[in-house]
Parts: sequence; C-alpha cells; structure tokens
Amino acid sequence: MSGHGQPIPMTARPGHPLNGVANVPGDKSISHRSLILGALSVGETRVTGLLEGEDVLDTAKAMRAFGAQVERQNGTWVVHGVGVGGFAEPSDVIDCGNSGTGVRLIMGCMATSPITATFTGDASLRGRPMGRVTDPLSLFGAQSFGRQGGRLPMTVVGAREPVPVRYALPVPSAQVKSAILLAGLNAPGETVVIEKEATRDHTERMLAGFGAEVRVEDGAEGRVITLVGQPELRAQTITVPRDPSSAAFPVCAGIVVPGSDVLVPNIGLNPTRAGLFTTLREMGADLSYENLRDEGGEPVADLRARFGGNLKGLEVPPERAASMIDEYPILSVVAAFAEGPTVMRGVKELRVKESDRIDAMAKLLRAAGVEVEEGPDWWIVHGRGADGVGGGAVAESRLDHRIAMSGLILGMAARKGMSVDDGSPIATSFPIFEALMRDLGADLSRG
Ligand SMILES: O=C(O)C1=C[C@@H](OP(=O)(O)O)[C@@H](O)[C@H](O)C1
Ligand SMILES: C=C(OP(=O)(O)O)C(=O)O
Repeated sequence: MSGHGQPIPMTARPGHPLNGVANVPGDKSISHRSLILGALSVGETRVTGLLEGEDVLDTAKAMRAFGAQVERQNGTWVVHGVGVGGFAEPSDVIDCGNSGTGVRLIMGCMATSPITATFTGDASLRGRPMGRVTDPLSLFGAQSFGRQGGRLPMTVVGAREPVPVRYALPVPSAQVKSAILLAGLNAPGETVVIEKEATRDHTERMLAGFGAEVRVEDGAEGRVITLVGQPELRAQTITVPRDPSSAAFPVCAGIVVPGSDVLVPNIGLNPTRAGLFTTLREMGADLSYENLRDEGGEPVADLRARFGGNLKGLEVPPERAASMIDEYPILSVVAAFAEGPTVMRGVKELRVKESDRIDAMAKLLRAAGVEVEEGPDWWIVHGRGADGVGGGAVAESRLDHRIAMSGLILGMAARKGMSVDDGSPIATSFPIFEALMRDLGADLSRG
C-alpha cells in the first residue's frame, strides 16, 4: 500500500535520449478483474502476466479475506474461487490501499451477499467519493455507512434478498458500471446498466468469458448492458495483456525526449482504452503501430515512438475522454512540448482520481514554466515547443502514481530537469517504471 512508507524523492535530468524496447507490465484493470472473477468462480483460475503492483496485490489480499484461495506459484497466480454468492464475511477491515478500482469493484461483488464488510484505504482513497457506487448498490438492497460525503472508511451491509437493478450511469465510470454488474451476479433476474458514453468494457467481456450471459446493445439511450443473474462462473486460464496506460509513459517519453526511439511491444488497442495514442498521432507525434494484429478478438500492436520535435497543440474531442481518462496527466506533459494550446474539455472526472489531477498537473506545469488555464471540467496547456520547457522544480506527487511519472517524464525533456517529492506511489501501477526507464537510457535518480 502506498503512503505508508517513507517518501521517495526522485529526479529526472535531460540530455539522455531513450532507446530500446520497453516491456511494460500487465493491465491493471484486467488484473483486478482476473482475481475478482476467479474468486467468484468454481474451480481453479490461472493467471499469467498479472500486474504485481500494490493496487492489485491489495485486491488479492481482499479476495483471500472473502474466502478465496489466491496464491502465486512460479509467476502464475492461482485462484480457487468460492462461486457466485459464496463470499464469506471478512474478519477484519479490507484495506484497498490506493485503489479506487479495487474498493469499488469489491464493494459491488459483496453487496448482494448476506455479509458485512468494512473498507478503508490510504489518505488518497479515503478522500474519493464512494456514493457513486453505494447509491446504485442500495437499489439491490445493500446498506452502507461511511463518513461525510460518502467517504471511506465505510461499512457495506450486503442485501439478504437482493433484487435486480436497472441503472443509467450518471457519470462515465467503468468502476461504477462494474460494481453494478458484479452485484448483479448474485441477484435473480436481469441487471441492466446503461452508459451514455462507452467506458472500458473489460468487465462485460470477462464476465462473458467466465460463462455469464451478458448482452450489449447500442440504443438511443446509449450502451445498454444486460446481465442474467446467478450464473455459475467457470474458472478460466487468463493471460493478462500489457497495460496501455503504463505504455503511455515510455511512449510519451520517446516522443518528447530528443533523439529517442522506443519500441513498446504488445499493447492492446481496445478502442475503450486507446484514445491517447490517437490523440498523439493527431498532434503530429511520430508514433507508429507495428505488427498490428488481432489477439483474442482485440487489436494489438507494437508501438514505436520517436522524437520528431514538431508537435502541434489541439482540442481533444470531449467524447474521447473516457478512452484516455488516466492519460490526461501525461498528455499534458506532451502538450507542454507542443506548439500552441492543447484544450481538454469534459474531464470533470480528473478531479476525483488519486488526486485532483487538473490541479496537480496545473501546479506541476506552472512550476516548470508552462502556462495553464483551468475550469471545473476543462483545462488548457499552452505549449512552449520542443525545447521551450524550463523545468527545474520539485513537484508534489500527492499520492498519485500518474502525477509522479508525468513529472519525471517532463524532467527527461525539460532544460533543467524535474523532481517529484515522492515517487513511492508509482509502485501501485508500474513497479518496474524506474528500472525500465533507466534501461532505456533515462537519467533518473532517487533524491
Ligand atoms: O474500471 C477500471 O479498471 C478503471 C476505471 C477508471 O476509473 P473510473 O471508472 O472512475 O473512470 C480508471 O480511471 C481506473 O484507472 C481504472
Ligand atoms: C484512476 C486510477 O486508478 P484507481 O481509480 O483504480 O485508483 C489510475 O490508475 O489512474
């Protein structure tokens, strides 16, 4: 769990081109879901390529607390599930560390069982809104008792006689959608979630892969997802693909650090996740998709990112936001090295992530000499061109891995480098970031 150890100050310095192959770790979203769906299945689920970051390890611990067996055997994660409706009541508080995905999905999957669980997390997670999940869970018959504003710690009392739910998402959130679908697993009848904008669809796809009946229809109201409750989920063998959200960091570093040529192999280009790469290409980045192929019904490519030095700012289409929601911090770094403004609208959700990411990046960029304007759900970064960013400051990472990594990538290309006060949160999603960036040639040090 982040935020419990000593802060790790880190500094990145310019003048070191990045070259080589970057093998980024497994997808965080799919890793959480592999453990959770494995725990809700009958039989032995085997998972290779699991992201062994703190967020996912906290979910593994939580699944054990609800009665599943979860073990790592020679690099493969083996889960012996308890079946839908088989969760036991945990004997202690469930600590999900820094992970919004972990806590919200787990609340969903226990909310329709007759058990009670209390959830907490680190200071970042305790500041994030949980009402977006507990409101729809109350429609199944679950109750919740948390702090003011629907904050953790929070106790969820699962419904004894759950009823299925039909719910239109008020916010574009895959976590809320997933919590409802996971709760719907143990409710009789059909649970329906409607989303106006498509958010990442891993839960729907994986539920179908584990044997649940899931229908997805595009209608006038948006995407309508229907799950037939009380299936028997069957254990699966899963190979977790590499994480496009982690790939974003070496890709963007390759684009902004002069002289770089970086290959990031095997990255899924599921349209619900790939918005950043489309945007970078529109900005004029030298980013190519090599060896484009189909794996398990999804497009996959090796991403090759080279420094070109002639990026142009643009307006990111707001309807693209969900498909790149975790990538706005690193996009704002690329935008700083572009010519002209980059306008990002429809991104209110950035304010309720591990930190308020608009505020955190605006302060970081301003400290580096970049002008930023912001409003409740928009921000504009005024680019300074390929060699126009000064840097030379220490930014606060605010218990937010993506802010820490974004600050360090900025430092690799800014004239005076950049430091962050605490790189320890990086271990939540990308534990090998430091070693991987150094292997590419980055001058990245602690202190
Ligand atoms: O479902 C998921 O795995 C995730 C959904 C997104 O959150 P929201 O659902 O809050 O948008 C994203 O920011 C997070 O990193 C992972
Ligand atoms: C928002 C993120 O994660 P979570 O919501 O799971 O904490 C993220 O990884 O950028």
